Amino acid sequence: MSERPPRADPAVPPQLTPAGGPAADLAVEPGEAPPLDTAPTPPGTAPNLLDSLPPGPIPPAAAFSAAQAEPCLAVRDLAVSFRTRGGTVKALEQVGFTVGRGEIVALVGESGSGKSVTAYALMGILDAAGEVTAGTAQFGGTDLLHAPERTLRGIRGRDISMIFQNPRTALNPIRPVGKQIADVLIRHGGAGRREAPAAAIEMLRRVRITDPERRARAYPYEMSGGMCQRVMIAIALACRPKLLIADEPTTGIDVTTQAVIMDLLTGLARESGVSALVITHDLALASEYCDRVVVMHAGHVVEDAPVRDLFAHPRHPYTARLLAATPTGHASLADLASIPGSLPDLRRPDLPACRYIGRCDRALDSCQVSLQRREIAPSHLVACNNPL
Ligand SMILES: Nc1ncnc2c1ncn2[C@@H]1O[C@H](COP(=O)(O)OP(=O)(O)OP(=O)(O)O)[C@@H](O)[C@H]1O
Repeated sequence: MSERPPRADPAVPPQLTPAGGPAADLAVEPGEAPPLDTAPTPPGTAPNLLDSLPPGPIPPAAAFSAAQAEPCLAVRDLAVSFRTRGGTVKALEQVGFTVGRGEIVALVGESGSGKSVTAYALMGILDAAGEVTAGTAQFGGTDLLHAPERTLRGIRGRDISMIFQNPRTALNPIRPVGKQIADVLIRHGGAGRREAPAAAIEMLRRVRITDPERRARAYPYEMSGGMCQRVMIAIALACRPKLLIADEPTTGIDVTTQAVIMDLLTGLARESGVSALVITHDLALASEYCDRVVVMHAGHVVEDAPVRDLFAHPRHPYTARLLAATPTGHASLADLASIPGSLPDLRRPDLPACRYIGRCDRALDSCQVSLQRREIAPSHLVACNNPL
């Protein structure tokens, strides 16, 4: 569903139609070294997933507890339903997690697990058919799920920025990229019309676009997907938001550029103390760039733990299978053929308490009627009646 363009909102960077047009790619010019793009790992040399974790001891749980004591975002018991002709889709149920200040959290799960719906609910840009039926999302004293649209409009783009997959469709195809960054600086950053163009060029420089003065005058169709995503990062970080939500930021971008985009995104976020929620299919990416991972399955959060704990000691059977199905640093959740069964039909009125029950070889009778959510180790949460 992430392909579905989010609802247009003047306060969110413009969501317009695909640029189309000639793919005259000026991003890398003849004779110009591809900026920052790293070489792909040769086949067969991909490291084990645990090897891709940063070296050093498992971060002390206390550090995460401290981050969560006064989090940037605290989501509790979020439930979202969609009305469809075939019935009500219970897309999310009892979803909860926090993003600590300065923390980078990955939201991972298979297609349809509810990652994008979670992000759209937080941003208040759900489809008209979607409805938040329960929950709270505390962000700096505001409950995002119950705030009036006017308040949300002030928060979006200024305090919370979002980066979507397919940057070409997220940028305005008929406006030079420098002006698009300047627009955001003027609208949300308090910049004056005179200084905004220079500030926009500076942002292009920060996302390491070469010759930023000239690139500022380029249209999205004149840039590669990777360049457009850098522009989106520049737009998203232009006003120094408190929280950045990135929905599959590297989808559709060639493998060599993906690492560059993630380096930039997380590097700039850390540099500026911006908290980030990174939605991804890619466990390797989560392990490499994030502090904590929240695993979703069929609209439930099944596990939530610091990266090293999760990868070293997965406690939910689904997480364990995901890790087993992702043996190398460069495989992703797209390679999930080995996980038996499929996601349950979320329209069923008699959904079991645990939505993983049909795929689980550790299921108990009790999983039909109740689901235990608990902190199984410090800062390590699991929703399972029979954890590993
Ligand atoms: N407009 C809609 N109408 C009905 N159901 C919807 C709608 N949007 C999302 N859903 C349902 O909500 C559930 C969660 O979808 P969501 O797109 O959040 O998953 P996802 O984890 O982001 O998947 P992907 O990785 O493919 O983007 C799915 O079962 C999906 O079918």
